[in-house]
Amino acid sequence: MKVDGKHYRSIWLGSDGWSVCAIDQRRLPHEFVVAKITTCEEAADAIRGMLVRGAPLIGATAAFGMALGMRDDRSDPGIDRAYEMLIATRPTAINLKWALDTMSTMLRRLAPSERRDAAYARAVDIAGEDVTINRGIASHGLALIEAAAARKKPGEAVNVLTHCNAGWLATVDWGTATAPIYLAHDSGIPIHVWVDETRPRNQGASLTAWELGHHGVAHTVIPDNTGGHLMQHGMVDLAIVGTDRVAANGDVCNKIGTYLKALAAHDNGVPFYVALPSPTIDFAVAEGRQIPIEQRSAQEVTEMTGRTSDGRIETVRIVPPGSPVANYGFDVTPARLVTGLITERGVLQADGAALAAAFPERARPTNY
Ligand SMILES: CSC[C@H]1O[C@H](OP(=O)(O)O)[C@H](O)[C@@H]1O
Repeated sequence: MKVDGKHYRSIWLGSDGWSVCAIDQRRLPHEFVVAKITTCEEAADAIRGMLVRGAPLIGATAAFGMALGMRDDRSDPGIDRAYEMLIATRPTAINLKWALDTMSTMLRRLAPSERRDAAYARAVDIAGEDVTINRGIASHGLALIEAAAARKKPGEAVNVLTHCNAGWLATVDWGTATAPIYLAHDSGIPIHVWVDETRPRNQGASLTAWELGHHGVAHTVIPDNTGGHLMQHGMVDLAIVGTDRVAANGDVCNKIGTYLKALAAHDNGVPFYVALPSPTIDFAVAEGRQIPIEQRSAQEVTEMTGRTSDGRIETVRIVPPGSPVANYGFDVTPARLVTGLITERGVLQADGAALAAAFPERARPTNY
């Protein structure tokens, strides 16, 4: 999307035709830095260290990581080494395994001499496909925002609550949860977004707010615990969040705190939608409780980084030394709390039969 009037994707092939460029999301919102990724190891580090994050972007980065790996070693063991290096980075977003399986299956069918160029071509396609899919999510999600707008007074903004960052920075472009928001904004529908700051990494405060601000979308950053109050007072027309993995039965795994928002939405009759591209559906997992939940470092909770009044970027400790910390990265929202799944093939009921009917080429009959 736009940054100071210039269009960017979150990741792209360098002008040298082989390195990979990505916006360093660890530096936002204070600094806009483009990182150059030149090896498979660097791609793995970028995913693990959240230079890039967000399920679809993790998948695209892994695809480019495999291509970088093929520059160094096009043998079968070279494919294995790149795969194992990348799959070990983060456990929850299924897009990582989807991209690596897609790449490695294709590469193993080719002669080693063909693998480098084919890997780059497929990685570029995966990135482009993500943009196309998210544009489809935008179109299907737009209808939901239009329906909400029809219930408002003329000129009154539709209030959407979102959690974490499922924006264009979490994908290659458009985002998933934000895709309908951007399309509604660009279509002239008055819209306002409640942005959950999303502790501890503050993807909402640092990334979603940054994105929306640069695209001119009205928004308000709120502490994570505010959403329930807003819903009780009729200040949220619908919630749209992203996801890192949807189980075959429609259970949704997403950033920690999503489940609590879904409970509040259910209790207050607020529609709760989850936007996702089909690679985020894991038909191999029957239900959400089987999805591995990443636990990240205590440091993400004990420290905060920000800009001082005189412009320096500083990190400070906010938890007493010696206090134990638990840092669960995700939680699972049961399908019964999900109003609908916004996919590139339409808005689906959150259940196994609807998912299997929409994506018959991927469904496994035993899992719904
Ligand atoms: C469009 S998927 C975005 C999804 O990924 C985020 O997690 P993380 O920032 O840790 O990669 C969060 O769960 C978002 O909803």
